[in-house]
Amino acid sequence: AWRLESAREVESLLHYKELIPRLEEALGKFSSRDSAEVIQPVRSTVPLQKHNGFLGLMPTYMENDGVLSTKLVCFYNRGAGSTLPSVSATVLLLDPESGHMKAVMDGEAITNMRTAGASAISAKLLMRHGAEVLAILGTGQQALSHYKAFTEMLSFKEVRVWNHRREGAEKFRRSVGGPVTVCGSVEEAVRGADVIVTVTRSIEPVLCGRWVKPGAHVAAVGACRPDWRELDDSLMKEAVVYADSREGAMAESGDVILSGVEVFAELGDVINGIKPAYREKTTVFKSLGMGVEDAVAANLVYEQWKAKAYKL
Ligand SMILES: NC(=O)C1=CN([C@@H]2O[C@H](COP(=O)(O)OP(=O)(O)OC[C@H]3O[C@@H](n4cnc5c(N)ncnc54)[C@H](O)[C@@H]3O)[C@@H](O)[C@H]2O)C=CC1
Ligand SMILES: O=C(O)C1=NCCCC1
Repeated sequence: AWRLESAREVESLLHYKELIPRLEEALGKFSSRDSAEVIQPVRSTVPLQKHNGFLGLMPTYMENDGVLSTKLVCFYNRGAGSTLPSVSATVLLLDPESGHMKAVMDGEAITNMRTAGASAISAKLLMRHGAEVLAILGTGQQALSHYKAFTEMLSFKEVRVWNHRREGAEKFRRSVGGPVTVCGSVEEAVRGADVIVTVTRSIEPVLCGRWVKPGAHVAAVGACRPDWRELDDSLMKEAVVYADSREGAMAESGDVILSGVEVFAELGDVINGIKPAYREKTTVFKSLGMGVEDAVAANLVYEQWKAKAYKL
């Protein structure tokens, strides 16, 4: 089996321009519920209580595309002093016919980039035309990948960031290099913003509906357990709610479950033309992360790596 164990190496083989069209296609295939396209159960999770985390198992089979994979991802809600990352992941690509391992790869860059790619697709489909202001809440790994994906694939006049520790936001501003406004409060960051990305490890609402401009689009990426929140009830009730997976959102999203709102559509339903994109309304894309996103990203890495190795 090929071994790509360095996150940097994997990252160097993934580019949003190639990844995002593949993700868009995969989201559409997932929502078609055609088992020859995608079989992807809701992930199973094993709590790691002692370490304040969980292990998620994310198998996926794409029969028509001949892609079989599984991601093993550990997520930890670590204390402020920890130097360990919040997400540690490995993706295995298998040959569907023999079951043999084709590749083992680091899943960090895949997780960061495919998640940001899915959020960028949600913004492309659901933000109002002429959107100018992007606000990012949280300044960790996902914030960095979202900044890159959103500024590369979409165009904003202003990017604002907020972090619950200001030094985290200052570090983020220095590391991205481009123009970023560091805000002292969530309200300051999101007032008047057209697109808001929530990528925190908070387990309580950080974003309140009363601060959100009507018609804004929110890509809600954190709060991946049924009792965790990032968004308050007023925002969830005001918004038209989209998700990557309806079943995933109903099993894992505290924002969906505890607010009692309905998921209006999957992103794939919009891509397939089955459900409308309400650009003029306030919209929330509730992202939980899907195995099929990892499968297409890992397959792309594998193709690129083979092409490089054999100088194709
Ligand atoms: N939907 C999806 O597909 C995925 C979702 N995630 C979720 O995205 C979120 C961010 O993940 P990473 O960037 O990898 O983590 P990270 O640890 O690199 O960044 C987390 C950010 O949240 C901030 N934060 C921590 N505690 C907070 C609190 N109580 N209130 C507000 N902010 C707080 C940190 O300062 C940091 O800026 C996590 O909730 C994670 O579960 C991660 C991977 C995939
Ligand atoms: O989809 C993923 O990968 C993750 N989702 C929620 C948090 C851990 C990683």
